[in-house]
Order: sequence, then structure tokens, then C-alpha cells
Amino acid sequence: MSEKVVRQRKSDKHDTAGKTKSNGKKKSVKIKENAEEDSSSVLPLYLSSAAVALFSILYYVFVYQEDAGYTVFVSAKDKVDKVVYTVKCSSDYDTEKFEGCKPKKCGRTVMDNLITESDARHLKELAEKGMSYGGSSGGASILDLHSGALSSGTQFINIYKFLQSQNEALLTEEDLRIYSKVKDKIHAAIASEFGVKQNQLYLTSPTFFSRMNTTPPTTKHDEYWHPHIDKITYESFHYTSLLYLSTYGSDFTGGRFVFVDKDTNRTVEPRLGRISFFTSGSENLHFVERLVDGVRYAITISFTCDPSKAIQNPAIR
Ligand SMILES: O=C(O)CCC(=O)C(=O)O
Ligand SMILES: [Fe+2]
Repeated sequence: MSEKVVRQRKSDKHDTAGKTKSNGKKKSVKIKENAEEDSSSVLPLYLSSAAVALFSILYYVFVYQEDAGYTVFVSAKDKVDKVVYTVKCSSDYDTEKFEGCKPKKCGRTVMDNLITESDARHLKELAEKGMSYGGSSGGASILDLHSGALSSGTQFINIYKFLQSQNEALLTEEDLRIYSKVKDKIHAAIASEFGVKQNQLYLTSPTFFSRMNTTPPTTKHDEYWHPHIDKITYESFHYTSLLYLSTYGSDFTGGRFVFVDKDTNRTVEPRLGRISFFTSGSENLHFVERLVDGVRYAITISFTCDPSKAIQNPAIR
């Protein structure tokens, strides 16, 4: 084998470690040129270039992809005023009516100064109190203040009916005031960010507190870590918002929110008082990582353009 070919093969290996498809293409052209100069080396050259190609593919799949697999979109360590990421809308909304409300521009927004930490703390205490009357036997519990649904063992109970039978109440005037204020701020922020009139956008069901921990699942409701599209999971949703009531890295580990994009997974690390909202179609496929440690509280606050799917604020009962 000529010295020139050996040199070329060495540089091919180096090139292919550069991980891009275009490097791969460039490489095969170079080899063809060399092969014409020394036909006795054609077979070993093809074999070795096949090995290099295979190595490159394996490297890409197992090393490069894992490295590039996760991109922190918003870290828990930074308190951000507003971070926006725009994505192309899916065709999910094309056949719907609700012009002027259904998403025309799609994406994600994270804000840390919209809701005060003190209001977030208050809501977390309310969630803890409510969930103390039930709780899933698996790792995910919900409490819906609108319908009264509360996870209990492997099922749901109505917390209002339960507390009535005990002559107790869950919500104080102060709880309702804070809940309603927080919801109104999020409603206004979503309308403004996506250019929708607030009076065309309605709170919808389910809007609920969630509590996640490391307990193994006992029903499919406990399996919060599956990638999903909110518009499919919860039909009425057009815009999803999440208010985080605990912080990644200090209250729990694992449990990051993950947008599944073609190029990478973009993570939102929960932080007390952080609001994250996004259009609910398939442009925003997402999941929550399984918790590794600790307990994670959040509220999912959901909005629809369909007035027939609107829900009312909770009231004292
Ligand atoms: O709690 C979260 O971060 C997301 C939960 C979620 O994806 C959902 O409620 O649909
Ligand atoms: Fe979701």
C-alpha cells in the first residue's frame, strides 16, 4: 500500500471522528480517488472504511447522541425574567374553529417573576394539606380543586364530599384569593405571549396540583414519565401551563420537564414560583423524568379556546 494511501486512511479516521454526515460523504470521495491509484488495496480499503463508518455510526449513536441528547433550556439555578423558544406549529389546529384563539404561533415560555415565591409557597402548603387526606399508593398524586378529585390509593375520591362528612373545610378565603390571582396572571401572560384575547381563552379541566415521588407505580396514572402530547391526553387543551412549587436539585432530583425535539431534548428544571407555558399540540411533545430522590409539587393550569369546555373557579364548600 502506498504511503499516500496510508496517510489518507489515517486522516479518514480522524475525519470520521468529527461525527457529521457530511464528513462521511467527503470521506468516501477521497477513498475512491486513492483506490484508482492503487487497485491492489481496494478490498482492504473498503473493509477498513466500512469499519470506520460502522465505528462512526456506533460512536454517533452511543456517545455523541448521549452527549448532545439533553440541552438545558432553563436551569433551576437561574432566576429568569422571561425565556422564549418558538417552534413551528403542528397541523393539529388546522381543522379546528376558534380563529383568533387557537395557536397561530407556537412555542414555550418560562417566567420566574410572574408569580411570587410567597404565593407559590402558599399554594404548595395548600397542596400538602389537601393531599394529606388521600394520596396515591404509587408515585403520582393529584388534587383537582375544581372537581374535588383527589388520588387515594389506586383510585380517586372527592375531597369535598369526604371533608363534608368530617365537618371540615379545605379552602380558606385567602387560599381562594391566591389561587385565583395566580391563575389570572397566568391567563393574562398566555394571552399576551400568544396574541390571544383573554376573553376568548378559558380555564379548562383538568387543572390540578400534582405530587410526584420515587414510590413505584401501582396504576398507570402513576406513570408520569411517558412522552405525551397534552392536546391528545387532555382533549380540550390549547395552552398548557405549569407552575412549579418545588425546586430541582434541592427538593428533588430527576423530575426535570423535558421537551422532546428532533435535534435534542430541551429541559426545564422546576424552580419554586417558576411558570412554564406552551401550546398543547404535537409541536410540544414532552415528559417528566422519573424522580430519583425527594418530592416534587406543581400545578397544571390549562386553557382552552372552546367555551363549552370552560370551568369555573373553585369556591368554598
Ligand atoms: O409537572 C410537569 O412538569 C408536567 C406534567 C405534565 O406533563 C402534564 O400534566 O401533562
Ligand atoms: Fe403534559
